[in-house]
Amino acid sequence: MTELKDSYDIVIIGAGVGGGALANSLAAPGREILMIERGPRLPREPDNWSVDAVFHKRKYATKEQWRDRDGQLFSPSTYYYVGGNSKFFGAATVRFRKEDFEDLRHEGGVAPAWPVAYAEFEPYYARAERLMGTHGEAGLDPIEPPRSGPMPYPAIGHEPEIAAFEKKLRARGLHPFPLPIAIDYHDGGACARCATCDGFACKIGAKGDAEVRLVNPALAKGGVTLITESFVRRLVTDPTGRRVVAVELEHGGEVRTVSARIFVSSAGAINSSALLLRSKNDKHPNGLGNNTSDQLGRNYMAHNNTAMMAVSPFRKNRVVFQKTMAINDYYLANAERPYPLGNIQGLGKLQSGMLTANLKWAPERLMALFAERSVDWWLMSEDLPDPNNRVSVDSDGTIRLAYTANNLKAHQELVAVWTRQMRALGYPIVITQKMDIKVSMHQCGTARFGKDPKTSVLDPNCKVWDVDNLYVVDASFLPSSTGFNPSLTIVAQALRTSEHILKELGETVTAAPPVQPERQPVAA
Ligand SMILES: Cc1cc2nc3c(=O)[nH]c(=O)nc-3n(C[C@H](O)[C@H](O)[C@H](O)COP(=O)(O)OP(=O)(O)OC[C@H]3O[C@@H](n4cnc5c(N)ncnc54)[C@H](O)[C@@H]3O)c2cc1C
Repeated sequence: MTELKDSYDIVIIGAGVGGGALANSLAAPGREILMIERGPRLPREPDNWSVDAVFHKRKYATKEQWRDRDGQLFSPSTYYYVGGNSKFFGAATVRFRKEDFEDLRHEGGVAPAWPVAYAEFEPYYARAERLMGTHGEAGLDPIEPPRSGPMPYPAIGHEPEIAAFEKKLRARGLHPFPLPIAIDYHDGGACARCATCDGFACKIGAKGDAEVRLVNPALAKGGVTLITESFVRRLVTDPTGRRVVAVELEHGGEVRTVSARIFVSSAGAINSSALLLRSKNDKHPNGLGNNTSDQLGRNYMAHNNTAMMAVSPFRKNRVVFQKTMAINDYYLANAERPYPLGNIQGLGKLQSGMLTANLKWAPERLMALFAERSVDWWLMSEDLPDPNNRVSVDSDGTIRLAYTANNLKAHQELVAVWTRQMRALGYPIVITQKMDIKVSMHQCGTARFGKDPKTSVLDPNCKVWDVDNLYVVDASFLPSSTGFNPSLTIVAQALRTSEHILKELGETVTAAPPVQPERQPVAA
C-alpha cells in the first residue's frame, strides 16, 4: 500500500454503480479522490461465459455467508469486484416511472413518495443513460415518463422469434417495448450479442457495467486513485460525532487509516448498512447516522422476482440474445386491476444447466430440452418498505438479513396473468421459479433518503442527516423498490449527489469532458 496517501479530498467506499458514477462525475485532475474496493478486478477468462463455473460452481460469487432472520446461514448471490454486482447484471437500464416518485397504492400497502419528483431527476437520468450507453426507443411504452431527448443509442432490435412474439402480444392488446439496455451493440460497438450476458460477466468488456462505463473512465479523467482488495471495516468520527475523520481499512493483513474531507459509502445496500452499523461509537450507539431515525439497515427491499420458462414442445427458440423486450401493461392500476402488478422483461436466454443449478429436483436432460424450446421472462413486482425487514450485524461480525416478502398477492397475480398469456400464445408448459433471500441482486432501501430526519437516514442529497460529511450513494437510498431494475436510478442519484458534494467543497460544478470506455480486445 505504498501508493496510499494519509489524506484525500474524498474517500469513496465501493467501486460499484453508485461509487463508480460518483467518482466518474467528480474525477478531474487536481482533485484527490480515493476509491476503496474490497474485491479485485474480475479476470477476463473463458469461465466468465461458463454455465458450470458461474451457476453450478458459483466461482465468482462471494464465499461469505450471511444469516437469515432465524439464524440460518446462506450463501448470497452477490459479487465483490471492481464494478460490483453490475459485473453480472443484465444491463437493463430503465428509468423509474413518474408514479414511482409519488405515493403509489399497492395491494399490500403504499410505496411512499420520494423527496424528489421525477421532473427533478429527469436531467440526471438523461446523463446516466449517456454514461451507461443505454440503447432503446422512447415513445412506445404507454407509461413512459416525459424525457428531454431520445435514448443515446437506438434499440438493439429483436431476433426473429421475439419480433414474432411482439406482434402476437400487440394483437392481444398489449404494448411491448424495447427494453432499454446498456450493451455496446451498434455500428463500431464491441458487443458480440452473445447468450452469456445477463447473469454472466462480459469477457470482452462490451457490457455497460460499472467497471467499464464508470470506474475506468473516471481513472482516465484523472484525480482518482483506486485501491482494490481493501476492506473498509469502520468509519471513525471526531469526538462530537458530527464528522467522520477517517476510514479504517484492511489490506493484505495490514490495517491503515485514511482521512478525508468527505466520505461516501457506496458498498451496496447491505454492506453500507453493515459498515455504518459496525462504526457505532459512544456518540452513535446504534450505528453511525442512526440516532434520529433508527431506520439504518431497516426497510430492506429486493423485489418479488420470478423467472419464467414458457415452453412449446413443438418449436425451438433459436434466440441468442433474448433480453430485448419489456411489458408494462400490468405496471399501474387500471380499469381491470385496482392495484399494480409489476414489470415483465425478457430474461437472458436460459441455457441447459442454468435452471437446474437452483432446481435440484429438475432432471438435467429434460430441462435441457425445455431450454431449447423456451421463451424466458423475468417478472418483477414491487416489495414494500417494512422496518422489520432489516440488515444487522451479529456479534461475530456476520451480516444478518431478516426478510419476509410482502405484497405477494400482486406478484402471484402477475405470474398467473403471464402464464395465461403464454398458454394462449402456444406455450403450454410454464415453469416458474420465485427468487428467495439468496437473490439479493436488487437490494435497496436500507438508508432511505427523505425530507424528515425522523423517518429517513439520508437527506434528499444523500447526506447522512446525523453526520455532516458522510454520504451514501448506492441502492441504500431508495425509499421504495419500484418494479424496475435499479442501476440507472442509482447512477442518476449519484450524479445529483456529486453536484452537492462539489458545492460542499466550495467548487463550482464543471462537467469534465466525457471519456469513452476503451475498446477491449476479444479474449481467448
Ligand atoms: C445477476 C444480476 C443481474 C442484474 N441485472 C440487472 C439489470 O439488468 N439492471 C439493473 O439495473 N440492475 C441489475 N442488477 C442489479 C445491479 O447490479 C445492482 O442494483 C447494482 O449493481 C447495485 O449497485 P451498488 O452501487 O448499489 O452496489 P454494488 O454493486 O453492490 O457495489 C458495491 C461495491 O462495494 C464493495 N464493497 C462492499 N463492502 C465493502 C467494504 N466494506 N469495503 C470496500 N468495498 C466494499 C463491493 O465489493 C462492491 O464492488 C443485477 C444484479 C445481478 C447480480
